[in-house]
Amino acid sequence: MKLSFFINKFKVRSCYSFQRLHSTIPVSVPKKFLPYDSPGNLLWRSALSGMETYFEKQNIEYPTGYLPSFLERCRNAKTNQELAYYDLKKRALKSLISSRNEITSDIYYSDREYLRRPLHQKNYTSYLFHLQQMIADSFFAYARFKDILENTNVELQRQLTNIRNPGELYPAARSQKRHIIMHVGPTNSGKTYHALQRLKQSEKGIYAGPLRLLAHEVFNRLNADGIKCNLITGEEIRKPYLNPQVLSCTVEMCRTQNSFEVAVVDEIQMIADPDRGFAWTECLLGLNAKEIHLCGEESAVNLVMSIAKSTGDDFTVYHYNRLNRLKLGKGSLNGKLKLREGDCLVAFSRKDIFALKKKVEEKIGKRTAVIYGSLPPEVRNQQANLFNSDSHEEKVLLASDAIGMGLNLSVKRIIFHTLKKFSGKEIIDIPASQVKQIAGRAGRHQASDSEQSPGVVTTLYKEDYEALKLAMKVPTKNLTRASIKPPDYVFQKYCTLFPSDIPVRMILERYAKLFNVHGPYSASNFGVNFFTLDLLETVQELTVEDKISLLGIPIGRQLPNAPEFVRVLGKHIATGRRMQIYDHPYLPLEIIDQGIPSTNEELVDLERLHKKIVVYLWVSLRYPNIILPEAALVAKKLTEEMLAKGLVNVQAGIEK
Ligand SMILES: Nc1ncnc2c1ncn2[C@@H]1O[C@H](COP(=O)(O)OP(=O)(O)OP(=O)(O)O)[C@@H](O)[C@H]1O
Repeated sequence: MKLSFFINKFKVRSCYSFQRLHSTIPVSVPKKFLPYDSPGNLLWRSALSGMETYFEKQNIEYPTGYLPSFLERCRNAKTNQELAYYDLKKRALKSLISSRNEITSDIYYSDREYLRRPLHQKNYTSYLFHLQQMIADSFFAYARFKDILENTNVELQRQLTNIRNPGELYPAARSQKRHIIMHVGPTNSGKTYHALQRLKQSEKGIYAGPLRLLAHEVFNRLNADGIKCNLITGEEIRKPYLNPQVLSCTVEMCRTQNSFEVAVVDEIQMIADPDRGFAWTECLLGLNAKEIHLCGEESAVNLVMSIAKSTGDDFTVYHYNRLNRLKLGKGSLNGKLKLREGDCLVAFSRKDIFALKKKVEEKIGKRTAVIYGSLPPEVRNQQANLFNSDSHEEKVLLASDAIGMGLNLSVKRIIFHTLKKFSGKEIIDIPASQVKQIAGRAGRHQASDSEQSPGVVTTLYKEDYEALKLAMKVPTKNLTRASIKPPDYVFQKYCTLFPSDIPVRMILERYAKLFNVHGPYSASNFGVNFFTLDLLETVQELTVEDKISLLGIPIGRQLPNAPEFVRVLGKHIATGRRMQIYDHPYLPLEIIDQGIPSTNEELVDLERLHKKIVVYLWVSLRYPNIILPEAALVAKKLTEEMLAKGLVNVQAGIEK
């Protein structure tokens, strides 16, 4: 049976059949279900099961596999940020609000707070009817889209998703024989130092680092050394020079279109990372430079060598040893916080860092420096300078795994507060590779330090010491596959095969399913932020190209009002209506007026504001004539200054 015939048939009968369905639904909401099973969710589940029952009873030949997976997606949508649930439900609510049916406030209220009134049967069933109708409509759209995706231009789909030789995607880089030079070894072995020395001698060079922090650091260091250097990260461009000698950037912003004499790509072992690795692969395959210096772990040598062979490039590898030895402390600190100069206590949550900071400062009677992920690079650098300099009292550092890469810190001893962290879903053991990377920060080589004293690593508590010992002995596994995704222009071409009303997410899922690449590669997660992609799908006027260019927008669902924040940006892009940052309703700039934070809560609010400003600038970099950057750059600088001062306040324990 053709899907279109099925849809018409179902539609005609659905009004009649739904009357039968709702009689099987409970009409009062047993209190025991609250709060997590609030009436709104209960109704939703009833509507879904009612749909399932209907389709089963009618023995409808719907395209096999569509309905169960569709209902599963709906059923699993548990929060208002899972659009399949929230969007459907809001549309159902909107259709009811027009009938001013009092159930609307009940349900809306119950999902937001907790219902204090039982639902009335007549409201319950009419809402249920609407909800089932909505689910059915969405199912049909979903099934139609799947049908189109699977039966349109199948041959052309295969061509666009089958990458026989990824090297051919970068003809400019293939136009010359490049020289791939690897600098490999453990942390603190001088790899980056030597690569940068070569970069400084080049006429035209590029440095690509894994973090904004590293790109900033190289930008500042080269300019301080009199090398004209510009900066490009996902959020900002600093172009003090018209013809810079070097461009410092984050890996994702690496320019494969331009030609260079020398390129340096740091932390090359990230090439296997399922989320971000595609950016390193793009650099390795696509950088149009005579010399490409890759710094990182030994584990990447075989993989890079095989790729260099496939692209016909020369290959050289330099092995380095640690400049300062690293040794395991004789035992743990047995829980005692009597820390000394040069100690870095590593914790894996912001809450633990601040709790430990307070205890350590009480114990040693001095302020400590702090470095953690949600601090902007500028503030992390400022804290690192406090810790590194002799003229400040902050001689002990409290840090998260954010110190694993990049920052030059004169750490003598790394002390792990714990070897477990919350992954966002559950408590996991810190991977051995990350333990070793963080441990490797101890004993940072200082040219001025004649003794080159060894670095020490240990744990705060006895029960973690054995786990540390084991982690330090785990051999590093050789990488076998580089993470890869097609260049945006290939995916954009693929999207043009289909009608524009098909959600980009469905096209992306289809592409990823068909994607096939030959050689030592694995399909990446495409660096897609599905959370924001779902949000952008609801911005009607956004084109497919817009959605693709916004795929990697660096925002997570944990930021307050994240969905609304993204949607406002999407709407301005779609309509071309220009905005400055102060026009954005979900960006509380008034926090800046509240002055320097003096409590942890105020600091968190300012960090979140800074994060939103960074996301705003990330979008502005891509739509500079619509999402205007001027006011945002001022707000970013102000926020960073206030964060740096706020940290001192909070460090000094000045609470309001
Ligand atoms: N030959 C050298 N002369 C002076 N300083 C050096 C030399 N080699 C390394 N250093 C310094 O030692 C420290 C570590 O060097 P570098 O960052 O290059 O090591 P790495 O192996 O890249 O470390 P990581 O893996 O942590 O990035 C840096 O502060 C660097 O400036």
